[in-house]
Amino acid sequence: MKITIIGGGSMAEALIAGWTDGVYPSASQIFVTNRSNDERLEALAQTYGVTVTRDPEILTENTDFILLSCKPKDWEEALEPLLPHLDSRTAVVSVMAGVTTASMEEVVPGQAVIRTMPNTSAAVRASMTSLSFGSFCSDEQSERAVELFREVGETAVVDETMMDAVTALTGTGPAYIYYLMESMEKAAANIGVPEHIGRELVAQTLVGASRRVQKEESSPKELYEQIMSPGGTTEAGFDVLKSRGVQEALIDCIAGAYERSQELGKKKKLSSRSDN
Ligand SMILES: NC(=O)C1=CN([C@@H]2O[C@H](COP(=O)(O)OP(=O)(O)OC[C@H]3O[C@@H](n4cnc5c(N)ncnc54)[C@H](OP(=O)(O)O)[C@@H]3O)[C@@H](O)[C@H]2O)C=CC1
Ligand SMILES: O=C(O)[C@@H]1CCC=N1
Repeated sequence: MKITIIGGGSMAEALIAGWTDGVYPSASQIFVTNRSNDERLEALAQTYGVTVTRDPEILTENTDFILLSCKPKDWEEALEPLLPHLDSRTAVVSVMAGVTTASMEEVVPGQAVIRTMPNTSAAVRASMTSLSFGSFCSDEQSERAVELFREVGETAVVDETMMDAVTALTGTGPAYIYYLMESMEKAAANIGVPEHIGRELVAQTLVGASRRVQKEESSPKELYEQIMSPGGTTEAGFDVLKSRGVQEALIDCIAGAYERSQELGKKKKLSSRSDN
């Protein structure tokens, strides 16, 4: 088994960290390349023991998966030098927002392609990764891809029509949670809790709340209503959340991310935005 990762940024590193923290795939099975940042490649090699190279022959030779972990606007350019060497048994796997299996199949006709959406919690082997498969992907390749991502968390095989939605919900999702945690830490500091203690308290509060939702049949609404006593502290806090429209804002936030994922799939080069 060999996996080649095109791109050595945040998402690639989270996957590498998660994989090399387990037993499969091992560091010796992971090859990484990027566009030009030599220091970054060297750091990945030093930290995780993966092989870093820009040699297309080494990157493609006997590779089971070529994982595209660059920005949606860069993947065609990134893949181009590898195309003459691409083995027909290699599956091209995207973690990119918006990029469809159909657009990948246009570039690598007849090749197995897989669209996935993991998140950076792969670093602690707690990603939620959704996968959908292109027309030329064999059952064996699909199963092996699911196994690969199961090494770094939970997986769901979804119809590709759901991919933009899961991108907005679970690919981007950890960022919303970190924003919420940052807000809670700031609030903690304002009411006299030292920063390092506040962080620990907030993190454990989120872990506990999340575990209850995963384990129980109750909905989040039922669970927060259990915490809310009439005239108590929770109600006082919720009065502010409701008056500021926080739930509506979060719903709109995910809708905005969903629309953006759809746009990324339609446009190859987004000349008006350099950050995606
Ligand atoms: N960050 C996240 O939480 C998540 C990201 N994703 C998806 O993952 C992908 C990567 O995101 P992220 O890691 O945040 O991005 P980063 O900007 O951190 O990393 C992008 C990487 O792509 C490399 N790259 C760009 N052009 C080329 C090229 N022509 N050839 C080879 N490598 C190239 C860059 O190399 P260099 O530095 O040398 O330019 C860099 O290593 C995106 O498509 C995103 O949609 C999906 C889920 C979550
Ligand atoms: O912000 C982005 O476009 C990527 C996709 C999912 C999470 N981060």
